[in-house]
Amino acid sequence: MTDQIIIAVPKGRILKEVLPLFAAIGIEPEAAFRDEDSRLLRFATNRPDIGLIRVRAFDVATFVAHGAAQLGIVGSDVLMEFDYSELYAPVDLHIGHCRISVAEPVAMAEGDDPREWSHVRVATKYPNITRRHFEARGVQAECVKLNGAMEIAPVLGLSSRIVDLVSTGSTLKANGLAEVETIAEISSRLIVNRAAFKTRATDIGPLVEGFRRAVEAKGAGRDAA
Ligand SMILES: Nc1ncnc2c1ncn2[C@@H]1O[C@H](COP(=O)(O)OP(=O)(O)OP(=O)(O)O)[C@@H](O)[C@H]1O
Ligand SMILES: O=P(O)(O)OC[C@H]1O[C@H](OP(=O)(O)OP(=O)(O)O)[C@H](O)[C@@H]1O
Repeated sequence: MTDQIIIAVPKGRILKEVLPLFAAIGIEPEAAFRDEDSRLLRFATNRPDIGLIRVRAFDVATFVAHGAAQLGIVGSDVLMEFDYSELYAPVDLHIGHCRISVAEPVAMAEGDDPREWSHVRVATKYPNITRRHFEARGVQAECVKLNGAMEIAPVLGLSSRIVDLVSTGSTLKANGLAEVETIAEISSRLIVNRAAFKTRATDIGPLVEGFRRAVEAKGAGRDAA
């Protein structure tokens, strides 16, 4: 069906948190969607008018920005990194909570004052966020782009510092690193292609409202507990 509404969802850790939201708005994905080993990329749901695709986190934003998917679920880290003007992010889903931070080896962090830095070399998946963060206070950031496992860069001399996502802090700790600055708090957002939101308002509007209500109901349940 060509006029299906496609929702792009990142594979990996966010997926598990997304399923209860889908259930709350009456979207039931086919069984393979929950199976991390499935090689399928596009999935049917109980609603013939809605299909899902499971892609890499950064690619969710690309599919939706280009209109290949009409809606998506993505971390605010991805939105901050790319700043796509074609994307509208109407709902904070309050899932995927973490922060994006600057970290360095524990020994270096002792007595280090980030306000005194004038130049930094940083390994990161987020060069735009990193440059913007440091430029705002006149620090020149030289970025080495990695796609994962940033935490190994300092000990091997690739860079003295990293900018990465932190949640429990256990990955930093396991690799002898300490957080020295928080750049931003992160959570996942519902994103919509702006053009599709206008041209297919009657299909997309109720879905956006559904997600909004599901998040509010979840928040109310948490408050009551
Ligand atoms: N430790 C974490 N705690 C909570 N949320 C996180 C954490 N790490 C990442 N996230 C959120 O999940 C999204 C996807 O995470 P991540 O990039 O680590 O997944 P991935 O499966 O390794 O992605 P890819 O394979 O596409 O690089 C991030 O954009 C972020 O919003
Ligand atoms: O503070 P923590 O709770 O340890 O979480 C932080 C880790 O989580 C993310 O990686 P992820 O586990 O998604 O794997 P990745 O390296 O493949 O992105 C992030 O890139 C950190 O490495």
